[in-house]
Amino acid sequence: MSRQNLRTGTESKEDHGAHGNWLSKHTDSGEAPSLKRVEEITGKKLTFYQCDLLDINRVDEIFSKHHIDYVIHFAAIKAVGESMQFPLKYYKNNVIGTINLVEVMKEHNVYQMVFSSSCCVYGDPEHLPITEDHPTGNVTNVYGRTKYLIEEMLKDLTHAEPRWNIISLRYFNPVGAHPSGRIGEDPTKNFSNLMPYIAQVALGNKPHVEVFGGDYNTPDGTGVRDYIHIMDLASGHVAALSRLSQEHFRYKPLNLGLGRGLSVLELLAHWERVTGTRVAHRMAARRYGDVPTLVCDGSRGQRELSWTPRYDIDDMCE
Ligand SMILES: O=c1ccn([C@@H]2O[C@H](COP(=O)(O)OP(=O)(O)O[C@H]3O[C@H](CO)[C@H](O)[C@H](O)[C@H]3O)[C@@H](O)[C@H]2O)c(=O)[nH]1
Repeated sequence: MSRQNLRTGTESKEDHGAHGNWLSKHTDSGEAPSLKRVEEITGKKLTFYQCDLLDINRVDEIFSKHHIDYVIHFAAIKAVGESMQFPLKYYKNNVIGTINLVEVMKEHNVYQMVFSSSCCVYGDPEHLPITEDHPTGNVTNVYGRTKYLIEEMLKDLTHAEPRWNIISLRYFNPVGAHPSGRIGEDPTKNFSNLMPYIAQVALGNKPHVEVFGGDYNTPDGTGVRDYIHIMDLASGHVAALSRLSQEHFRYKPLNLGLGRGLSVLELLAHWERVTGTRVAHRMAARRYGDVPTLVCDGSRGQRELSWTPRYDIDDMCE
């Protein structure tokens, strides 16, 4: 396809997770070792621009210099715990960054976007599994609230200006790495998500995993999530771009998840079995802002995107 996609990103020192920042922050300078590595591994020549979305002039410069038809907007900081401590940082980066981006897109007549949303927009769900029609907005943490606010803003935008065509992908819990093992979460950075933390304990870099809450109303008392392999998440984006090129939706939210719930203790047990490493854990207090269970009904996303996830929990741990 003769189109270029803009993958946007603002770099967070705090949080480098599965759908976050695995490409280098040095991209602007042309020194992008991890970008080179992605090209080497995938055999694809990538066009990748990364900039701080709060710097609207820089965003505009990128759109002025290049022909862009579609945007995949990944740029966000995403640590639930941190967002409760530093709400302004989250509102500024995630919400204002997105406003800047869509303003520049408009200026340059680019109206097609895949947006990285989150299952956090559903809050503590009223029913399970969660369908796309489940009410949103009753969000329990600041990170999720930024995603909810952006979704509402994009919806309003598509009402006001019907030429916008946006798919909002509501990620459940993306984990794992490229099958080569050479592209994944950056272990030198701070992070707060469960899977990279488990990996650090397995490597001996951290003493134990703290299990946040053992008293939830779940089968074993620990938090239940719907984990999805990062490669499936990636192919979901390719499928979404392809759908945008075929149909005008204005605004469409879709779940990206497998529809299978796994508790923290179950994930630990899978990890130990698959990798053969023991991972010490301790029960700890609930994390502020967490909900007990998030599991999706992923059938609409799979149907509408003609997309089938291929990886299971063993692949994710491996
Ligand atoms: O050290 C830890 C870290 C996490 N958890 C528990 O593990 C589960 C998963 O927590 P994560 O931090 O890995 O991910 P979240 O559930 O907070 O995921 C949210 O943040 C993600 C961003 O990483 C995605 O946006 C996702 O859609 C959204 O639900 C939760 O029950 C959490 O309480 C622990 O017990 N100990």
